[in-house]
Amino acid sequence: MQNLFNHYPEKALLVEGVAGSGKSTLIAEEARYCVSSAPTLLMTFSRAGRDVLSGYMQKRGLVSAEQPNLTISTIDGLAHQLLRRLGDERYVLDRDAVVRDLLPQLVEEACEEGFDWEFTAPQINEEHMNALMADLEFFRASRAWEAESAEDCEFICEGKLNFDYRFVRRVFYAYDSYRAHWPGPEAGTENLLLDPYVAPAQRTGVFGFRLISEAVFDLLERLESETLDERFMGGYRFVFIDEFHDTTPLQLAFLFRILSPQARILAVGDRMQNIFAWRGTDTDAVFNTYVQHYSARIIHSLQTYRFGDSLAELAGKLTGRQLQSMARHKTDITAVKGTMADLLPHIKPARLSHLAVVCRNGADKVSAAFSLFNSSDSSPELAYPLVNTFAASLLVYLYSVRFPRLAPMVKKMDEAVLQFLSLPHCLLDEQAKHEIAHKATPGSLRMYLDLHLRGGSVKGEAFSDEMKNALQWWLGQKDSKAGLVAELETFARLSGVFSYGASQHRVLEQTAWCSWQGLLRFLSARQATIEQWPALYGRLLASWKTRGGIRFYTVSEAKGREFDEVMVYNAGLGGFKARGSDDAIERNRFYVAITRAKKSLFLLAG
Ligand SMILES: Nc1ncnc2c1ncn2[C@@H]1O[C@H](COP(=O)(O)OP(=O)(O)OP(=O)(O)O)[C@@H](O)[C@H]1O
Repeated sequence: MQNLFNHYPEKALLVEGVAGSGKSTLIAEEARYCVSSAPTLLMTFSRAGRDVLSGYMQKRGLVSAEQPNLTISTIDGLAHQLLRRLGDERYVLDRDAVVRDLLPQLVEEACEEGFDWEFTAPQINEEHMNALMADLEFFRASRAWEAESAEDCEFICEGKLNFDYRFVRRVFYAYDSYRAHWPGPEAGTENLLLDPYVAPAQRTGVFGFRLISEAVFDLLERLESETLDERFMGGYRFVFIDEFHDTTPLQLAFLFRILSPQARILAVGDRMQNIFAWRGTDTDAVFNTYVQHYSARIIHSLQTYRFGDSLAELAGKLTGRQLQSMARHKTDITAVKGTMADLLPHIKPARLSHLAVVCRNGADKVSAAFSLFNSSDSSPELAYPLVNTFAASLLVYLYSVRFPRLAPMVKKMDEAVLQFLSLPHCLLDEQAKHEIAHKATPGSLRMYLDLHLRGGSVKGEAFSDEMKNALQWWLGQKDSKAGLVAELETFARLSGVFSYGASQHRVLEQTAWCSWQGLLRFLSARQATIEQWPALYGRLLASWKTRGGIRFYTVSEAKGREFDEVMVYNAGLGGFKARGSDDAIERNRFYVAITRAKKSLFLLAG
């Protein structure tokens, strides 16, 4: 399947191919020819996908920074660049920062303004803000805001939102008006708010903000009243879209609007790899609209080059298709029901450093990393910083305040302290938290803590009553040979740190909880005492090896990649053990996970 543009007369092509059928390779090969003759644009949905494509091009000696004809970008990143070229200088803020610092106030105001008589605004607290932000994202990406009637809007949103669509619609408009008129960050808080991935623009007298994912929407809005000068678009003659199944209806509208009528377009994707339906992707609608809009030719491929017959059969069964392996190698599948220690003997020691562990979400990723670390005394090296997990940070903080003179200085102490202060039990404002964390030493942490425990500071109470109780109890423990696990469990109980347990809907909390479980297992296996913590911290640190260590990915991070040896964690032959409510997405997630393997696939169901 090479030189497709020469082979087919149609302006636009759609290649629908199964996992490993060579879609990204095809783009890289085609683009190689095109780059030599005209401006060529390679686009993906995610930053991870963009990195994968850059890697494929690099292997062919083509680095975008060195090739004037080659641009590799995410769709959102491209919209952002275009806005900048048009002179738009809005701040680009970090999603978490918006959810944490701006959304709560906005929602409160939106709720106060009253609703239709038949609808009352829900009681919504800060805990729900992430879910509400996801709803706003869905509302935008699915183009529900454009629906002509309430019924149409309800139809688009049905079963997709956490909150009532009328509430989401109200907040959506309030949020966008706030975005447009935001006065800019207060002095000193810029770094807390700005998106670290996007270089800050020059800002003089600028106001307004967006998330990078809102750039497509903002650009389309701007283009309603303006025509885009072709020059701004870079005159791309050849356009390639990878991960087309992840494109949202809004992004597709953007592509239709900005791509030159002369451009040849090749989009590649696999319907069964759509794992972002909750974010507004609608693969069937996007594929069909694209084909109709451009009268595009569809090319199907069921042949996979990545893995052998056994995995082709498993992936085929899962997705109801007849995958055909074209690989010269075979792929072994090993499914183990048990612990990590039961699985490890199946992996040749020399291959361990080639292993990639694929997990359903971030919480499972922490569990998997601790599980490997705890699997034997001579634990393998991990490309995962267990020392930076929530639980390790908590213990770094607790040890420092109890033994300020003995505590070793820890790398990235400020981040560890911030993790502790980010607990809902800490009542300080963001600026105060950063003041404490900035250049923190064990001595300074103890000083602040004594101050806070003595009755707060001028800024008011720093901790909830439970947390104060727990910290006072913790500081009162004098026996440095007491069992550390028992002490930590008492601290957790008194403070209520994990009173939310492992709630299904709170992945971040689950991540913290999983790190806590993993750390307690590590300490418990060694019957650790508090005085041993510095040495044990050293062991956690020593396990971290960025290059050559076992790698860990969530399914979304692993998309588009391939590895010789893959372990899918917390899964059996039938799929992931933990599941959400949407069967199709769960199937797609599992399909993406297993099809990352080239030679060996290990499934571990704990
Ligand atoms: N025509 C081909 N002949 C032999 N090997 C190929 C061919 N095309 C691709 N491959 C190899 O198959 C593997 C999978 O290719 P690629 O990553 O491009 O697939 P993909 O369809 O993009 O996969 P996915 O959708 O799962 O991300 C790579 O190792 C690639 O080098």
